Amino acid sequence: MTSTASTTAGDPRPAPRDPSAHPVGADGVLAAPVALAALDATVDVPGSKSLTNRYLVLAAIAEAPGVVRGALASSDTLRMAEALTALGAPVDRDGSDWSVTPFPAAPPSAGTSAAVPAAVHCGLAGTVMRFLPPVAALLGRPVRFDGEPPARVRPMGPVLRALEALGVRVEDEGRGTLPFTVTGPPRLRGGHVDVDASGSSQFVSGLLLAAARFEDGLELRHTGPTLPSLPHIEMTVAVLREAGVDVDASRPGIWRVAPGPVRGRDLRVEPDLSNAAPFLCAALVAGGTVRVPGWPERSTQPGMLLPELLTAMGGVVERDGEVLAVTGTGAVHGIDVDLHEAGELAPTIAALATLADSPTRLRGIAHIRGHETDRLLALATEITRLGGRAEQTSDGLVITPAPLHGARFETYHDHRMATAGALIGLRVPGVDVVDVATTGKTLPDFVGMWLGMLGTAAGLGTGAGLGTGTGTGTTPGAPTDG
Ligand SMILES: O=C(O)C1=C[C@@H](OP(=O)(O)O)[C@@H](O)[C@H](O)C1
Ligand SMILES: C=C(OP(=O)(O)O)C(=O)O
Repeated sequence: MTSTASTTAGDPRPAPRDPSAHPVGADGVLAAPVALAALDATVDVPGSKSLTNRYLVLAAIAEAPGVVRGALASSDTLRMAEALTALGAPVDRDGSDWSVTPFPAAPPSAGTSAAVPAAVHCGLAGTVMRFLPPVAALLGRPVRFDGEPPARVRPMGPVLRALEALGVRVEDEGRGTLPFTVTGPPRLRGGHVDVDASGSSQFVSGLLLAAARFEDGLELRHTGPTLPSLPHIEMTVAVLREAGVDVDASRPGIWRVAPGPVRGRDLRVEPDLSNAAPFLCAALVAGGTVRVPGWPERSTQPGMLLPELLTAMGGVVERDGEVLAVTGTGAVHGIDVDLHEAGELAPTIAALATLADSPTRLRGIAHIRGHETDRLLALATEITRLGGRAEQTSDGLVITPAPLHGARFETYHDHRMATAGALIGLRVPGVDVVDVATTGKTLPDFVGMWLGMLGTAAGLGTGAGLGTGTGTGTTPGAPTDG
């Protein structure tokens, strides 16, 4: 597939492509299919990354073996399962039911063979690098953490300094990033700790998740000027309570976790609503209807904001029992919104905004510069490369309508950049999404699901159908296991 070559020097547009070819070339580039007709699709979205990784942690520190049902199999969750297994809480995967044997009640004493250093590879997963150091601190042995090169610039300092304040030995040479080694004391007392979580809610979630196993529990106070992703902290509180842990969250910015047993017996994961976002947005871009079954009535996932956001941007959102349906006409409106509660949705909403008939302002998301990549910079750069107008602000983006053209869309190891590129490509012929496999971080079958959603409505902007979709408009949605 000649998906990346420019036609003339200085022309950012890719050369014409063979419309009968599979849209992912040997170079890993997705020639984003254009929607040639209105959609009529039902998309089964696999389990939530955030819930899968929280439940795995809770099951690992529980008093008895447990099962996480409906687990997402993606690189972020497989990293978590591998790490827990390496640390002494084996995770046994049987389809989407993952059985967890918890850590032994007593930590291995220094000098035994079990006291040799263990290693955790975090990949690029924020949940692994932020949730596991407090768990490792319970084990009384050195645990070395590292990750992929882009993970080494993601902020970790507040978690590491909080652990030090709790008596844990941390060797990070003061960098506040991966790699580092954490060695817990023989008895981790816990107590009170101050944390500036303006860089990531995961600093709070990680400490709270392990805190019931600290001898005195934990009182954590957030000290920073802003607090992103509060729904994700509420998710942490909710899963702890589901596991029988006593959590007081009655004072803003302060959480108290009582010491006590953790019950992780039978935990069920909801579909990942943030991963549903590009599919639901596709209905606005292409017109037609996209349905997502299993939409929870209540949830702490930030994707619960999607109905409101997509209505404001021109969609019609309806619920029929557990099915959420979004219908679009092809008209997309701009929006002015503070996304600090749902920064995870920003790349998708930004992509949708590039196709809108009025400007969009996304605010309150300075912290997403510390996500998989600097997402404000990445989005502004790639939208501009497509001919769009996107400006970074101190805490977000301003996107102004402009005619777009095809070009190479860089993804920077960021799954949500890849899905953002595919979304724009539904309307803009010739968008080449680089390294589409990066979607494997949370959605390994993204391309199959995307083609399934499009069915015979897909083409490369040439008027010819791709012929690679299922033609039924219904995606299998099953994650690849392994
Ligand atoms: O706790 C979690 O599962 C998450 C919290 C959020 O992190 P930030 O607070 O760093 O945005 C979110 O963006 C991330 O995708 C998942
Ligand atoms: C920010 C994200 O991931 P992580 O859990 O690695 O922070 C994300 O999935 O959008």
